[in-house]
Amino acid sequence: MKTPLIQCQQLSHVYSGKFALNNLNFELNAGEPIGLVGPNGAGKTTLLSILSGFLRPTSGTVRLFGYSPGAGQLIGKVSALPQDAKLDPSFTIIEQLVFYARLQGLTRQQAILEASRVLEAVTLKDIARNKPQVLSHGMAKRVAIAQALIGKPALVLLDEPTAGLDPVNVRTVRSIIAEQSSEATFVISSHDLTELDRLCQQVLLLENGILQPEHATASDQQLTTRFITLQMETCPATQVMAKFQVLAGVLQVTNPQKNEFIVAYNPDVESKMDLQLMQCINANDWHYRQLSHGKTLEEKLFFSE
Ligand SMILES: Nc1ncnc2c1ncn2[C@@H]1O[C@H](COP(=O)(O)OP(=O)(O)OP(=O)(O)O)[C@@H](O)[C@H]1O
Repeated sequence: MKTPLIQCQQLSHVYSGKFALNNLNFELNAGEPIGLVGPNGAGKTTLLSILSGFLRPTSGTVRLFGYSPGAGQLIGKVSALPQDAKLDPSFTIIEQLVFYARLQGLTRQQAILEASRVLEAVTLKDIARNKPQVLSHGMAKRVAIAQALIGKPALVLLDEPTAGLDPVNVRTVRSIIAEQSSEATFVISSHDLTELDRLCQQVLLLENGILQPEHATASDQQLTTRFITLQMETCPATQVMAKFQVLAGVLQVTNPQKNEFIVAYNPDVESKMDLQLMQCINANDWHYRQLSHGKTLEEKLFFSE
């Protein structure tokens, strides 16, 4: 049987008598990036710190590739970008990356090649010989991601990799993760559900240290029902719902927020559903902004039954 990438059993962590993680049980396999979401204080950083081996759990077991976090067997296999990764101001970027590569046992020559490779991966080769002071916040984050990619780890843990970045840097970091995810499995904590929606097939939702049931993976209902989410320009919601509701194969129409509609329909009409909706929108002279298949991650996590 294949060893799971991450396995947590009855995992709890307590700070000063208060549960930060409360009896977590889950298994994750290697593959597409995995999202970790939850409100402030939900326990995301605590969980990532335990997986990284920075923090020992109060109770329960954790295994990465079958080993305890921090075990020698995991050196070079697992890497982490902490929320507040800091670079040393006295050394150039390349010197610091070479240093980290050397810590993984590479020769000086191999370490220089590896440091250049990871800087190239985050499109920052040009600043290799600069000290961290010249880096913008977004560039510093990319260097930290480069550091996490040293040695081609199979599992990369990223705590809020895009927090505080401007939209251009958010896009850049997202595309770095998407590009690198054929080489490694990423676990990404974030408050940005749109970002996780784009990157992740699987999402873990933590609330008050408790892992919530998996709304984000296919449920029985999703096997018998398909969904389309439509973002419309300003439109008469009651009329839109009434007209969508009578289209062939439509099971239910909801209007969770202004100008957003979720159409639940029978999979048998899948090939015709987009066209029917477009024709209906056109015939009524309404306008849409975006049509996407499925529900948004926000809907799946917080509003599914
Ligand atoms: N070193 C610590 N000492 C005491 N309590 C802590 C410590 N670190 C975290 N906590 C508490 O544990 C709980 C979980 O915190 P954690 O930082 O893991 O949450 P988070 O989901 O990462 O939050 P955020 O989204 O705000 O980063 C919170 O109630 C927090 O106050």
